[in-house]
Amino acid sequence: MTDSIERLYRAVLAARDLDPARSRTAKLMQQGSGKMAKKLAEEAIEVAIDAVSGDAQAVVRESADLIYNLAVLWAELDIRPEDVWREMERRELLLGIAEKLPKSPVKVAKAGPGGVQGRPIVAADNRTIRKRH
Ligand SMILES: N=c1c2ncn([C@@H]3O[C@H](COP(=O)(O)OP(=O)(O)OP(=O)(O)O)[C@@H](O)[C@H]3O)c2ncn1[C@@H]1O[C@H](COP(=O)(O)O)[C@@H](O)[C@H]1O
Repeated sequence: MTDSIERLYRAVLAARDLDPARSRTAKLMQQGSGKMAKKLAEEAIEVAIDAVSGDAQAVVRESADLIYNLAVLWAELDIRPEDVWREMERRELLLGIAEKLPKSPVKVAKAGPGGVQGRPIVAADNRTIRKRH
């Protein structure tokens, strides 16, 4: 999947300097980031509407449009696909660690050595990780 997105991204970069009369990408990019963001949002809404309608084939088609418009916006902002992959890997690692952390505070022995009361151990990082749905 990352290969096809990277190919698409390179095609977008190559198209942005073409004649806007011949290339829709060049035309879209000449219209500025506001227009690109609008196209991206429209495609996202179309994906959502088709999903609610249960039209899986339409979701596939609109997803391809959505990814194209995302690639256009990345190109405009000089974001490379690798930047996004790196962030995804960072989260994968972080959430992988989160899965190994206890879900609730771990109770230690009520009385430690010398009769000192133990306190629950709470994984500090656990608090900063939000669950995604
Ligand atoms: N992969 C895509 C691609 N996917 C989706 N789209 C755009 O998504 C829109 C989907 O078609 P619709 O008929 O739904 O469009 P629309 O929203 O009604 O029409 P517009 O508002 O865009 O005119 C098209 O207008 C395209 O602008 C794409 N446009 C270009 N590419 C690739 O981008 C590269 C550059 O292509 P050019 O833009 O033709 O130079 C090439 O590799 C193309 O294959």
